[in-house]
Amino acid sequence: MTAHISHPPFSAQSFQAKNLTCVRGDQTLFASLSFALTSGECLHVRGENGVGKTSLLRLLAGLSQPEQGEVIWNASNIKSDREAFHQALCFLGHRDALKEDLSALENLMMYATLGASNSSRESALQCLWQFGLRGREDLPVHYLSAGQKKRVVIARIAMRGVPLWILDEPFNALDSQGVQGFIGLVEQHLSRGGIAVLTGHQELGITGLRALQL
Ligand SMILES: Nc1ncnc2c1ncn2[C@@H]1O[C@H](COP(=O)(O)OP(=O)(O)OP(=O)(O)O)[C@@H](O)[C@H]1O
Repeated sequence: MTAHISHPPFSAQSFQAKNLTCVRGDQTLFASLSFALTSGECLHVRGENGVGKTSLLRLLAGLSQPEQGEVIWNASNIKSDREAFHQALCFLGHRDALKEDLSALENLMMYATLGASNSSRESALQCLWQFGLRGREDLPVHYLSAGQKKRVVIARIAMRGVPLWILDEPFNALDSQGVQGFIGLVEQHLSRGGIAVLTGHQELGITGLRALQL
């Protein structure tokens, strides 16, 4: 599994968290959390189970609101132009959000249409093949293994070509070849001037990786 998806480079981008506070139930998970990322940078959010990694990523993606603080995409609060932010964002949560009755190829084409991307059937097939799914492209997704489903999700991320990736535990269910292929894809994204924030419990050999320990 190797990453050879080609998209043009991005213009300069920036992504910032300013003094974020997150409360869940009666617990303050984190307070005054800040970071700033620019094009080509990747933040690896780390910490024990239940410490608040998913909660942070959901705040960063605008899926929930912080008790205090703000999230800034290219100098604007993400609440000020939600549509522009969501067009720039690829969010991967714990659920893979694939349509189980559709094939891998149909899933990719459906998301390309929803994301207003003009990706062709051929480029969707290329993405699936590059992520090890040759021969599985027309099977309903519910027949695929957990790792194969994750590869469909990765192919979808690769196809979208947006500058900001927020990925919660993207390596789960992947075998070691799959992990290496995905790391290659993230590096390719960063080299084009993209930005990534991701969680994961393993060491990642990504060049220039920054760590945030919760
Ligand atoms: N809506 C909620 N109400 C109360 N507690 C919540 C709520 N949402 C999350 N929590 C709690 O907040 C804490 C942080 O959860 P979160 O999913 O962010 O952790 P995590 O660091 O991603 O964990 P893991 O490594 O296990 O995925 C947990 O103790 C969780 O039970």
